Amino acid sequence: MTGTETAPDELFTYEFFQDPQSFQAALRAEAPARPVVTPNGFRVWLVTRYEEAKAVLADPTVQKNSAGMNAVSAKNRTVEGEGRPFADELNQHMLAMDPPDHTRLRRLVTKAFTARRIEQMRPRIEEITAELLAKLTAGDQVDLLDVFAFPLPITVISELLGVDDEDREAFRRNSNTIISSAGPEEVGAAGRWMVGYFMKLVADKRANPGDDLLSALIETSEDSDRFSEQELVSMAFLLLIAGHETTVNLIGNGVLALLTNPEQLARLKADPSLMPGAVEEFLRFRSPVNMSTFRFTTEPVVVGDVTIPAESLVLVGLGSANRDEDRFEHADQLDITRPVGGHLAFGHGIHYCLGAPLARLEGEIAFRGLLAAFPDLKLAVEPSELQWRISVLVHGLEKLPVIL
Ligand code: HEM
Repeated sequence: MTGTETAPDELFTYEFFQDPQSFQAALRAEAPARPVVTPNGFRVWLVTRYEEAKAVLADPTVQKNSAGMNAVSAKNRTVEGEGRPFADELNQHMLAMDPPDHTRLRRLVTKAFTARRIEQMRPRIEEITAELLAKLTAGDQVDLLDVFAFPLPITVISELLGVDDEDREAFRRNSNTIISSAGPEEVGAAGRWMVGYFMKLVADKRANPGDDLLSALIETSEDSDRFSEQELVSMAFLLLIAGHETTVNLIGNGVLALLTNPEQLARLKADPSLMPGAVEEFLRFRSPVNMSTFRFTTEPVVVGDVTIPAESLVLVGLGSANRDEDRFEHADQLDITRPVGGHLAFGHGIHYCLGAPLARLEGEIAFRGLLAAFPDLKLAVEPSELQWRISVLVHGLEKLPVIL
């Protein structure tokens, strides 16, 4: 396990994905940022320490717009060919924009995605949780991701957007492919499937509006400003991917953290009022989004004693920053009572997670429901047998076998 002496194209090995925390600790010890090569062949600067991560996320010269991103990506490609073709129709969303475009879209979506709409979801999230748990039997061995951690957030985000039940499995497959390190053909095909689906969905909602978020987004307007068709398709795509690929890992990683720290589990069971803080600690301890989405520099950026050149791709190590000992004491220990404010699991700056309140609400309801229904929950395998997904962005398990 080495840091800068690892060649840039040797960091993202199978071993890295199985234990990113240890690799990232070595990287932090050596430099606040270093070049790496992603599994699909892009040269990227990876920022690893907390203060520097936060500064880069707030730096307006470090940008995300898709035109700039395409140009800088082309310059930083290490392999021949097209790179990773991605449906342009899905790129008109705010996570691929800078101000003022980002500001405009974020303002519009915030008008529809209100705190009230989320709080109104509480009884429904409790109901979905109870329904999922009612199908399970104490003493059985199950993959908790499959029976609980995945279906809960996907049902919530699908209902929120107005996506039908029968389409959810196809969504899971295609969205998994998009964020995996699969080849360009596979990722391209999954992207095209998404575009087709969302174009039809937006057309359906336009014709028959419901009380779902997508219908609200179609209706939203401000000073005669509205979402364009492509912006709607991209926004729906962004919300669905974000709702799919993140909260599942908050639940999975959080359960694993508790089952491998029995004294913390006992404290939480004894005092459920610790739950909101525990959820924050799970987010910090095993951040579901290990690295931010890609950014690029428009000027040289000074990161501690390192300068990232202009026109470089950048990844911010959110999971790494959240284990930085300079910011969090005993960062490698799970402590559900620590004052955990300031973790970067939801990002920082203008792209701070729009869905954070929803994710927190889902997390709290899920953990509370699960621990109440199955107080003897335990791992069915040794922790060392668990496999982590091969994904640069997301840190989540392939399966979580437990005995209920
Ligand atoms: C535990 C669950 C979640 C985690 C850890 C998470 C994490 C993040 C992170 C780290 C970012 C910033 C990425 C970057 O700057 O590169 C982000 C942005 C975003 N997230 Fe989440 N997220 C979660 C759940 C959700 C949910 C449930 C939704 C939607 C319902 C959502 C919607 C979004 C959106 C729309 C953005 C882009 C915001 C912008 O560009 O202004 N997220 N999320």
